[in-house]
Amino acid sequence: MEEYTFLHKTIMDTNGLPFDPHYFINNAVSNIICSMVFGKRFEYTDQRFLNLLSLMSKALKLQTSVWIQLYSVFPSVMDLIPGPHKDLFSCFHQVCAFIREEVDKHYADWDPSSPRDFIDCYLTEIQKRKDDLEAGFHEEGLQYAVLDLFVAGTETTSTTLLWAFVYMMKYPEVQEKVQAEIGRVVGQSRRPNFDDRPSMPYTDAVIHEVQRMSNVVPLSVPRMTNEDTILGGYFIPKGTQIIPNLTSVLFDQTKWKTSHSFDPQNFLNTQGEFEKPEAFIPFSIGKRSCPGESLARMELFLFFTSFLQSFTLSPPEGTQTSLDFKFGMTLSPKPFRISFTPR
Ligand code: HEM
Repeated sequence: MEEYTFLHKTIMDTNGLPFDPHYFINNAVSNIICSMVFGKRFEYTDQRFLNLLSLMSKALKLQTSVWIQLYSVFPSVMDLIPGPHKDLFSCFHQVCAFIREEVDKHYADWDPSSPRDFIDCYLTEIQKRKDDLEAGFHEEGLQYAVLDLFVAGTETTSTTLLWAFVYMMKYPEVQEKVQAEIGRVVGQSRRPNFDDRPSMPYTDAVIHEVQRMSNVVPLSVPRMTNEDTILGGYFIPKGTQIIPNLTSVLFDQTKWKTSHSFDPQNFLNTQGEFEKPEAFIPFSIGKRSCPGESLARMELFLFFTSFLQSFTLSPPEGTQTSLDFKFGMTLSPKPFRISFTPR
C-alpha cells in the first residue's frame, strides 16, 4: 500500500486530464518486486530505471517475433545478419548489467547477520553451500533468479492492471458496481486491505474476469519433457518442447457462461457469491505453475480497489475504448490514454 500512496499522488498531479498510464503502472508494480529483491523502490522519474523497464517490454515483444523464430532455427546464419534479433541480446545484456551492478552494491555492504532482501539471502546461501556443488547456489544462479523474478513479476501484473483500466472504461456500468461495493464494504475513511476481499464478491469476480479475458500469458512458458511421457493417450518423447495453450481453456465454450464476452457473472453463482471455475488457469497449473500467483493476486486486488475507491476511470472525451492488443510473450493493450477523475 506504500507504493499506492506514491502512485496516488502522481495520478492526482494529472488533474483528471488524459495520459498514458503504461510507465507509471509498470514502474509501481515493478517496485513491489524491487523492494523484495533489491531492498528498494525506484522513483517514477528515475531515467535509468525507466529505460530498463522499456528494455524489458521490448524484449518480451521481440521474443515472439519472426526474427527470433528464425534465429532459433538457424542461429549461425542469423548471427551474420543484422536485424531486430540482435536487439534482443542487447536488451538482455543491459538488463543483466543493471542486476550485476545491484548485486555488487549488495556485496559492498553485506551483513549476513541481518539480511535486507532476496539478494542478501541468496548471498548467504552461496556462502553456506560453497562446498556443495550440487546445491546450485552461485553468482550466475543469483543473476538469473533475480532476472526471472524481475521480468516475470513486472510485466504480467502491470499488463493485467492496464487491461483492468481498459475494461472499466469500456464497461462503465461494471465500474459503478465495483465502486458501490467498495463504498459499502470499505467506505472512504480507510484504504482497502486484502481481508476485505471475501466481503467483495462482485469486485473479486470483475478482477478474475479481467484476467480471463485479457489472457495475459496466452501460451504460458515453454517447457520440455525430461522423460518419455503419455498424456491423454498421446506419446510424448523425452526432450519434446511443450507449449501449453492457456487460451483454449480460458475461452472454452463448454466451461464458461459467456466464453467470448466480458461478463463478471462467469465468476458468480445465482446467489451472487464468488465462485471460481476450474478452467480459470491464467497462472497455469501443476508443479511448475506461477510461483508469484499469491503476490500477483494481492497486488491486483489492492491496486484495483484503491484506484476505484479514489477515482473514476474514463476514456478521453469523444474517443472509443479499444480492446486491440499487441502480441508478444504477453498480450498487452495497445497504448491508450485515460482520465482519472477524483471522486
Ligand atoms: C497476473 C500476473 C501473473 C500471471 C498471469 C503469471 C503467469 C505465469 C505463468 C502462466 C507462468 C508459467 C507457469 C508454468 O509454466 O506452468 C508463470 C511463471 C512464472 N511466474 Fe508468473 N504470473 C504472474 C505474476 C507473477 C509475479 C508477480 C511473479 C513474481 C514473484 C511471477 C513469477 C514467475 C516466475 C519466477 C515464473 C517461472 C517459474 C518457473 O520457471 O518454474 N509471476 N507465471
